[in-house]
Amino acid sequence: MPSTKVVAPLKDELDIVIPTMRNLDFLETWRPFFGQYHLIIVQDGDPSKTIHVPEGFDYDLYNRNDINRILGPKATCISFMDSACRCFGFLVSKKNYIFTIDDDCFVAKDPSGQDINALAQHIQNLLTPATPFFFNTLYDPYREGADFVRGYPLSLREGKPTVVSHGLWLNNPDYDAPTQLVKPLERNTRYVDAVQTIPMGNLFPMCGMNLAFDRELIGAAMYFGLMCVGQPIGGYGDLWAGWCTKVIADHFRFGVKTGLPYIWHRKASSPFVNMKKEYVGLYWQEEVIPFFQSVEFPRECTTVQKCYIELSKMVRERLAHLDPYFQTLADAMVTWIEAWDELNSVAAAPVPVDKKDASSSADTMESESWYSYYIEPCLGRIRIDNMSKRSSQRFHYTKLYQYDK
Ligand SMILES: O=c1ccn([C@@H]2O[C@H](COP(=O)(O)OP(=O)(O)O[C@H]3O[C@@H](CO)[C@H](O)[C@H]3O)[C@@H](O)[C@H]2O)c(=O)[nH]1
Ligand SMILES: [Mn+2]
Repeated sequence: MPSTKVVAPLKDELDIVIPTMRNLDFLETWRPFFGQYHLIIVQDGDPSKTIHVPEGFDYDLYNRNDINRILGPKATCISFMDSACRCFGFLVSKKNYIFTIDDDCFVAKDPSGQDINALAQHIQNLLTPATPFFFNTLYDPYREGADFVRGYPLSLREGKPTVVSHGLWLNNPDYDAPTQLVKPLERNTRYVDAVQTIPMGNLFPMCGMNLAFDRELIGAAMYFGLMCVGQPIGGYGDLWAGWCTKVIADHFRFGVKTGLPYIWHRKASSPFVNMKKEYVGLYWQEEVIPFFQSVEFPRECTTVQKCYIELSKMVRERLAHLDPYFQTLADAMVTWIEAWDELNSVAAAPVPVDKKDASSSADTMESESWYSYYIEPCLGRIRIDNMSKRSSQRFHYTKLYQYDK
């Protein structure tokens, strides 16, 4: 484990959200990387149980009593007895970025034997643009030592804001229950050294165990649905959130990336229990995926919240024939947005001082380094002078070419 304290980019702009029913001793392995960040622990199950958190971490812990107290009647939209409860942490955070990780995920090593700082890689993924419109065959063009390949349109090299960074897993891959049952000994040993943008118009199976996102740009869509207790389905919260998030990200021309970083997943759950939770999803999704593939939002949907409400109407109209559950889910989607807006309205959120600092630094940045933000993007090279300037940087790209998408 690295002995020296690691630099902590965005440490005042990012929360780490952990859903748990277990003691959090796994944090010891992450201490060098997580030690300077604020944790939001969402305790599922019996609220009277005490969750042990190792000394020295800065955290807030919310159990079911807290969820009920804070949300009141809206608490019905937060799942019970499923990792989907983690989205409560997204709701109460006041930060621009979220990293969420499961408590059976540990620090992995890269092929050179180095410990992987998964959080730093996610931050890098989020702070550099994505390329949803045109696939770069040399993978992430903004990575040191890579670039856009010949034939890649200059006018597209500025890229788009990245809103989701989806990390992967060594050891236990995120297989569904049937696959786990027929391949109980299979382990993922393949480390693929790549980050890719998931092309616009493509869905993907988002796994919540090693995931980061831009809460400011897409957080309102990161609802993990209604799972488990009282519901006919479980273990699909992250997949549902990923489908909703991707169609909304496409609508706003935001990018979603997958690949690095890897974590080491030491799966703690039982495939038999998961089978009972997941099985109905295995056949529902044969209709749910075509539904999402057909989703289009009207131009009036100018915010994530408006898109999400529109999506809830489509769910109610076009999926309820599958099962009445989708009516309940559509209602819960509306409740989620109501809760999101209530907890995240400007009145609710104190204006963070650093936002003012960021804008002032944006002014100086604009005068000092217009070249690196107006010319270099078109040359396919983005310099991130200071990661914490990203939020102001995002609004300072200027297109040298007008490219109608
Ligand atoms: O009722 C529950 C069960 C678990 N948790 C916490 O949620 C995460 C994930 O739990 P676990 O690692 O046991 O689940 P897996 O089968 O390995 O993975 C599933 O979880 C999702 C990925 O995050 C996805 O549905 C599956 O891949 C842990 O932190 C548990 O402590 C919970 O809060 N409540
Ligand atoms: Mn797990």
